[in-house]
Amino acid sequence: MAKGSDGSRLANLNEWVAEVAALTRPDRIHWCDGSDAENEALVAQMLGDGTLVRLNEQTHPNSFLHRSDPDDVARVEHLTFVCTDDQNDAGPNNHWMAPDEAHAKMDALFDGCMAGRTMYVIPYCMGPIDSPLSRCGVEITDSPYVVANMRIMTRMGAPALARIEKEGTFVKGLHSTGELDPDRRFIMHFPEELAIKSFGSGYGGNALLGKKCHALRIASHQARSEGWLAEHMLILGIENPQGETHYIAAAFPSACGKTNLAMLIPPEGYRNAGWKVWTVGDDICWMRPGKDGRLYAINPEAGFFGVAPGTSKKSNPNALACLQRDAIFTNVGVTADNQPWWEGLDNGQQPAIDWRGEPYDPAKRPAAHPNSRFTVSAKACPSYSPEAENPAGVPISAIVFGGRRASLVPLVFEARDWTHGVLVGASMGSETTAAATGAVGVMRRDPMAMKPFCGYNFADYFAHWLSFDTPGAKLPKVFHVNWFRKGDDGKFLWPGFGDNLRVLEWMIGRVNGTAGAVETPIGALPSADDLNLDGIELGDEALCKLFGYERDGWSAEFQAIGDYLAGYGPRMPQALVDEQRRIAGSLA
Ligand SMILES: Nc1nc2c(ncn2[C@@H]2O[C@H](COP(=O)(O)OP(=O)(O)OP(=O)(O)O)[C@@H](O)[C@H]2O)c(=O)[nH]1
Ligand SMILES: O=C([O-])CC(=O)C(=O)O
Ligand SMILES: [Mn+2]
Repeated sequence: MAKGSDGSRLANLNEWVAEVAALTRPDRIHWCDGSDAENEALVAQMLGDGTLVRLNEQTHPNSFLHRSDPDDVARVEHLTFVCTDDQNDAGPNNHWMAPDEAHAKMDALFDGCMAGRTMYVIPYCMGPIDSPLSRCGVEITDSPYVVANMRIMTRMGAPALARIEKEGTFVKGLHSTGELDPDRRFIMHFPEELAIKSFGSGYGGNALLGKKCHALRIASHQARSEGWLAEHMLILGIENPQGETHYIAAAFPSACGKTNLAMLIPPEGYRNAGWKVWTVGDDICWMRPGKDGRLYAINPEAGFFGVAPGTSKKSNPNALACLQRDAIFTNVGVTADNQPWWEGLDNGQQPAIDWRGEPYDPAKRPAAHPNSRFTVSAKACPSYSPEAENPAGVPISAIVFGGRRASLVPLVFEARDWTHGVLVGASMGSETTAAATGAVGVMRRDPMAMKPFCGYNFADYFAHWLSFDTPGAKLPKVFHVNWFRKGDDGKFLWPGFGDNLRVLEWMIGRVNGTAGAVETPIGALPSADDLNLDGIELGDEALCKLFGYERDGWSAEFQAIGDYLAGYGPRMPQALVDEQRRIAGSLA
């Protein structure tokens, strides 16, 4: 039992824990305090039962590999539900179940599921512990792996419990790995009760409930009624040679480049001139208007749960620097001397054992699962911004939307105004990735990169976004980017990674009114001359496709966007419908 200083404010927490224990019948209950001693004991236990494997202590001190169940390697969108009283409140963008039915279904699964196991109670805070923008939760789980990850990803333990005692409210997250049976797996959200029930998976966004379940699905619902935004966005700071820092928030779908952009290292010419990029967050952003009318953002997380494949000294040196020690790797391969290995690591080593623990055979499967991940504290990142701990958050100068689009969509364009910006976000499309189970490479609409994460009807969500355009507001400029445009040979036309700073510099120039652009019906596009392209070679095809605008293709795209928005029926805000019609009309 958690003892509050006067015992009373924690009564609802103690009652809930007792209720859950009566249902799940664990052998033991452990209240997590977040201490090093607690973590060491858990790690020792997991090394003992094979949940963790110790990696090479010389090269990767205090780092571990976890191999998940082969059927439990990604988020499961088809098993993820939003359970609101009225189905229309969850919207066509979510799977829905009536709350009573969902509770009954889940409680039957949880009945006695922790017999023989320890039940861990994890109090956590999403965001700096002293920030008014932060929110607390408690996750109950029977997975020590979840505890170890939540310890890195959130502010977990005693300080969070103290804040919960002060506030009296928290999000209730109940999780059990169950038997890891994909047929008995559900991730249920009850936004009207600030509650989550997740059963049958131990993986990432399904099981670390502070992350997608709380900080996006429940928080987006809460944010709507409280006047803020909970988004699937990275936050970075760009410091120019004059020492001014602008903060940018960017929404890209899962495995589409948030971690990479958040940790960007400027190309050499920029570095020499004094440019620097600061990492505030790599996955989730909570934003609220400040007294001066600007949007202020915090990163609710304390660590990174990043995609391993493709991470190298060349593509993301900051991420690699984070992974030197104290990291948990999930589903990567290992070398003969027990160092972590994944496709694209490019460090001259070779894998010996694949992610399933079998001898590596490239004809059989890749060494690392395409959605293999690392968990590491944000404090380990050389570019981690001191402002990430600022309880007031950082002021946002630009919001960027982007996806994987092999064709049509140019490198970058700027929205005309806020309403157009909301349409740009609402009409985003991207090719699917390995971050969720299902087919990879299929183009789908993924508004604001929130398709899997918005805890309520997208039509209401777009209306909420539009509502920030008030008379006193000083809103960020809105842009759209596409790092993934391909040429006729199927190769990416834009070098990407560090060179993306060239595009960010143009955005800051637009914010300051110094950079040029060409107006088109889809927005303002830079000409190739408006971007600093010194030191990179782009052929004619690249210049044409990255900086051009294809009227016929966009005309067809806007018809498709119109059809998509119409699918939300009369709840769709008229201002957005009008904006779509205006642009479709000017393209006709
Ligand atoms: N071509 C190209 N690929 C990129 C670029 N940036 C990132 N990627 C690729 O995008 C994939 C993963 O991107 P991440 O940055 O880890 O993804 P994320 O958006 O943080 O994803 P989640 O953690 O799943 O939300 C890897 O395959 C990278 O190689 C880029 O600028 N150009
Ligand atoms: O939630 C996860 O498992 C990882 C993640 O960031 C995403 O899929 O967007
Ligand atoms: Mn994500």
